[in-house]
Amino acid sequence: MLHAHIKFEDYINLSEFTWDEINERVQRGAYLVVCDGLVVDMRDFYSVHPGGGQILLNVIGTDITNDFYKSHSDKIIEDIDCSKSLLIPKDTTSQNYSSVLAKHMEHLRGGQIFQKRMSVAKFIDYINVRYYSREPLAQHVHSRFAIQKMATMVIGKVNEKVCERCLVIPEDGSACQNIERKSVEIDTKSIKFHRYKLTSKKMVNASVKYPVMSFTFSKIHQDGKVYTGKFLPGHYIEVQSRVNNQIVIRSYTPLEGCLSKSFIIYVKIYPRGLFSQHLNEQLIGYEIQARGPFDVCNRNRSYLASTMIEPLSPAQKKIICSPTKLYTPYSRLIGALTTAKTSLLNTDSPDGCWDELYMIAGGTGITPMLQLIKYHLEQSMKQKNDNDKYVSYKRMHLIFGNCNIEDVINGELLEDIALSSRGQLTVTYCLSEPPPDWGGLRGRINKQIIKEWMNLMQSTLLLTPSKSQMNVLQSHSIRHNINMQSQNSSPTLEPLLPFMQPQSEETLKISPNLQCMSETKLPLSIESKGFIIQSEQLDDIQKYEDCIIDVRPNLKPVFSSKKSRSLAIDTDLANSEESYGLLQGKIIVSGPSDMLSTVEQALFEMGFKEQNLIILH
Ligand SMILES: Cc1cc2nc3c(=O)[nH]c(=O)nc-3n(C[C@H](O)[C@H](O)[C@H](O)COP(=O)(O)OP(=O)(O)OC[C@H]3O[C@@H](n4cnc5c(N)ncnc54)[C@H](O)[C@@H]3O)c2cc1C
Ligand code: HEM
Repeated sequence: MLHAHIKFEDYINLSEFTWDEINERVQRGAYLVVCDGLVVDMRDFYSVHPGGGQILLNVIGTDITNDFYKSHSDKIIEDIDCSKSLLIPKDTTSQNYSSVLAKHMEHLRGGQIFQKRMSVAKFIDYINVRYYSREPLAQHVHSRFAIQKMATMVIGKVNEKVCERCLVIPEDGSACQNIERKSVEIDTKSIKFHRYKLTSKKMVNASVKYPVMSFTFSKIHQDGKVYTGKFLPGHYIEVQSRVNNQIVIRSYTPLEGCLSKSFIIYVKIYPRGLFSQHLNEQLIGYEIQARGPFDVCNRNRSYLASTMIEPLSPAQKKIICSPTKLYTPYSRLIGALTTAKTSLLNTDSPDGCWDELYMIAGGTGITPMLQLIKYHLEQSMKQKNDNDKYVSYKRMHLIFGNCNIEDVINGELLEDIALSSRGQLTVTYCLSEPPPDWGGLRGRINKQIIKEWMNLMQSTLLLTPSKSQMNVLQSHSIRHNINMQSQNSSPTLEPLLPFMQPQSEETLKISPNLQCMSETKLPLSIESKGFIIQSEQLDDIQKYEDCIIDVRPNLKPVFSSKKSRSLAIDTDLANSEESYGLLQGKIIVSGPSDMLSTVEQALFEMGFKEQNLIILH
């Protein structure tokens, strides 16, 4: 429509803007919007806009076509199904906690403290949540005069598809002079910021000094029924807002929902944090902009673009980022092109799950772990529904470090999830300033604590096998049931005993044709690079080096004997031709930078290799 008011000659001569350029200019203080594919500079107009100045400040950097022509429903729908969302506490919170948190529940409940301390602003916020959060937007079908006014402010046209120049290694993998330049078309959907309104917020820990708030944002102009931008473990989004008259962007880990409807983020409110303080002060209905999702590991890798040139197999062409170009949002998208899965998922498994996942988290570093926990449990449920059988070989162990008990984010919910996970998830809490009657781990997470925790887990560490072994991983046929069940435990899972109280009995259940070693009482051994090593003889380094459990019939399966452990293999699957597989594990670490460096060093000293770990710096 707007195009009709611009002369054809003007239109072809207009300079082209990529969304990246628009974003960059906006961050440097420009007042650009896009309407009907044209870039409009509102700097001199926003203060005289008949509909108000603030309304235009809110939309800077976005596509205003829907706002300008009022071409969408004006209701904002908070579209998160609480009954299906794993990370939203249900009313039926179980009180039968058996872990160390059980007697500290009153210290975990942030909501109550929040209510007691309700100020006037908070009270208004509460009223807003209840009654006004779905108010229609201030929208207006603009007149012909307004369209003409807009036409006078056009400074260019937008290029929706961007051609990013990349290096492509030739098929023969030959030397660098043969490297050709090629353009790759990238859909800019994730690059564009979209408008969202704050539709609810609540506290998810009980700390007065460092509260952590859960914010739900709902998209303005939700289109159709299609859910796009579904979040996977390792996804993060960028949230943009005007703070002190300046555009500020921060990254957050989305936990529920999707970018095309509503999403939830947890934000730790730092006493001097520019963005977190600003968000915390806003009332329901406050508008922000967000874009993504991006992969957390590509974020780091893109800085190393120049080291990514490596020879390729003739069958493959590999796209790599231009070494001269450093970090841009496009390089994150290029990373995402190769696979639909993210870097935190197991790309060698059809469902993306790890068989054994060790998660070391501190503070808000819990957020990517919550993504992983949710994903793995949902996949198990899906497989259960598909097969009408509970498939549960995936184990997750979380150690969650905090200063005080009040800092623990979502403690009650984590307890609920662990309890209902049928043994798939164990959570160990570690406090550096614990209450006097604290029964969990104490101190800041370090080598000693990690060792103690891993010992508590009582399971053999399953670390990523070498690439040559990966080809057999497609047939995950074993059900791996390492836990603290008693001798009578059956292969169908039952709720576990509290994992902090390990049993001392050993159980080994294995299908008949795989019983080659099960009757001989062997001490725990770990098969490492083709050798069987007795666990007692292992020093730290050997113990964790490239360990795999291999249960192929022609190889010796490996078991535990010292403490309770059961390795249960599904008989049906085990009898089939394809009845072998390697269990894959990963250690993922996320938290404050001082914790990351301590843990990284500790894990290397313990003998873990780089390929065993993902450290989320
Ligand atoms: C990929 C990614 C995902 C993230 N996900 C989340 C998330 O889900 N939830 C979340 O709360 N944050 C998350 N963050 C961090 C977030 O982007 C901001 O850095 C954080 O909210 C602080 O921003 P701010 O403007 O409030 O503080 P700033 O104004 O940037 O910092 C002001 C002061 O706050 C303190 N501070 C800020 N950040 C930290 C920190 N990390 N550790 C210790 N002190 C700090 C320091 O004292 C600092 O001097 C993520 C970051 C990345 C890169
Ligand atoms: C640069 C782009 C824009 C221009 C040139 C513009 C111009 C105008 C003009 C001239 C009017 C007076 C009524 C009319 O002639 O239609 C108006 C009213 C209004 N505009 Fe805009 N507008 C712009 C963008 C927006 C956007 C993005 C929004 C919403 C997000 C918006 C919301 C409104 C509202 C709500 C009114 C009605 C005010 C009232 O009736 O009291 N405008 N605008």
